[in-house]
Amino acid sequence: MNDLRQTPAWRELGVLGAEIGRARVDSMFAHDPQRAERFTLSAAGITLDYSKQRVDPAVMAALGRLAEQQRFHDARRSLFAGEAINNSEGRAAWHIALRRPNDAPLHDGVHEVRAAMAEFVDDVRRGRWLGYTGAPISDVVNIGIGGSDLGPRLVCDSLAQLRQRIHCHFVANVDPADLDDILIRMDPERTLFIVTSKSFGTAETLANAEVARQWLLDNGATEADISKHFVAVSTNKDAVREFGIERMFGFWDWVGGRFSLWSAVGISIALGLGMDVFEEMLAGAHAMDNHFETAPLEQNLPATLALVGIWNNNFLGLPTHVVVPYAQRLAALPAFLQQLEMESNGKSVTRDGAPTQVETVPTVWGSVGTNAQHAFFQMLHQGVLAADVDFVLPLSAAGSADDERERQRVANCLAQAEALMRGRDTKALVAELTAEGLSGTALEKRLAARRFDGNRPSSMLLMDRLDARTLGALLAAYEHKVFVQGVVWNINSFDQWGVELGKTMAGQLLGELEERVGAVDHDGSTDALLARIRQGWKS
Ligand SMILES: O=P(O)(O)OC[C@H]1O[C@H](O)[C@H](O)[C@@H](O)[C@@H]1O
Repeated sequence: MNDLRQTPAWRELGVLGAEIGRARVDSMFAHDPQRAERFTLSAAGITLDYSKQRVDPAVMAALGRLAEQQRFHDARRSLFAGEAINNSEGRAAWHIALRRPNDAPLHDGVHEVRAAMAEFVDDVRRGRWLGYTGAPISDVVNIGIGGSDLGPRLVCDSLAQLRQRIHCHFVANVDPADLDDILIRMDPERTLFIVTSKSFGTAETLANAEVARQWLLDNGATEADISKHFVAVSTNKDAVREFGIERMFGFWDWVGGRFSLWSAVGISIALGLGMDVFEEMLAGAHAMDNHFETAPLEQNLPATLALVGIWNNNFLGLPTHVVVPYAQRLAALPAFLQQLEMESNGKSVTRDGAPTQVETVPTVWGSVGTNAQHAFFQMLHQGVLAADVDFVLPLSAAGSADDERERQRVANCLAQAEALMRGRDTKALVAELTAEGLSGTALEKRLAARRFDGNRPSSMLLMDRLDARTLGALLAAYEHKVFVQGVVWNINSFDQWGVELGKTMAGQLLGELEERVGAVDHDGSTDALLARIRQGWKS
């Protein structure tokens, strides 16, 4: 059936959504002393407390029936079996195979690449891999964008306390400022560039890599020295060779860019933090995979994250999902999840090519706590557009509990989640305003401005600690969340055709700006902008 809205499970949830829309979560807690426990799940060092969501047992059971109806179990089996679930490209999406332990049977080459990575990382970290003047490497610069950037960048930031000797830097943007600001701080004799690109055809990455190569040559290296300072991570051997890079760490077309952190794309993590840290991260992800593969739906943490998201988006009409990590080192998590969720599930046709008829991915955004409280939390508490929030709270992060700031970090996170749910008691507020001497219309006006209804849903994701294993588990949980949502919406989460058109058009416009190609028939706005830009460049 193409129209999901007409299916029994969807209709049932529609009715429940209309009913529960009027219920308050704080009174659900009052009526059910077991509520917190009932709606808390733990797996692989992650605890998900979704008891502040506007759900009850009937809703969760109906969401389970929706997943069953959409053949969740078959889809999960296909994911783990490495079947070609990316149907528009005829490929598997087999990132789970990358995090199986070394002693498990691994798919073609996974073992070999991991061993080659370990050897290379060891050489660089022990100072056996030398730059063109015989100096050991002190800095690694990953040049890549999207999936070839966001994952390793997030992990290197998150575990920065483990860094020894080698510093990792990340360049993604084609804006010269990104690479230039890093090069200015680098010593060419000691810098290793990792050009990371699944396709090895991404314009931004290749342009930055060219500039980096020229920078080395301008600073005393010869063409023969380039191989000491450049390695590549890619699936495209020929393009890497053509670019002139000898050493390449491969991966496979069955690894999607935004799911590639677990492949050699994560080599900067291993270089900066150690191969053991990289492997710990794989082990954490593998533990979450095992949980996701075997746990029944109602105890399945990633599936629950997914279904609660669907409930908020499709049945409670909350079109925006906010992620707020309460740990400075996780500041890059919202950007990582934006690609993971919105590139995967930002689709409007089903796997069979029909319009979806229902909302798919919500807008995903966020920023780090406590900073976000002083920026956009006003909207979360009192704005017209209500959002669904994931609070991500590592129990121990950078500081020790003896540090008062560390206690503030935790207290603030809990306070925001509680405030969103409870709001402000109107009677107490009236008493407060009366005590301030207000009455009549003045009191009414002030009351209206300060009113704080609450009943805004959030989930708390506790991480036992901010380490490689738990981070691996967290990211794998979000990957599986995205997968389950794609299954329910019956969309392909593993392609991204929508990004192609802009790339082609940028190629044409670049040609026009460089006066290599003739102008095509643009719209009036683009023509006028081109004229202004040309004018600006001349003056
Ligand atoms: O790794 P690359 O082939 O260079 O691709 C880098 C990124 O760009 C593409 O446009 C895709 O939208 C992303 O999914 C991908 O991660």
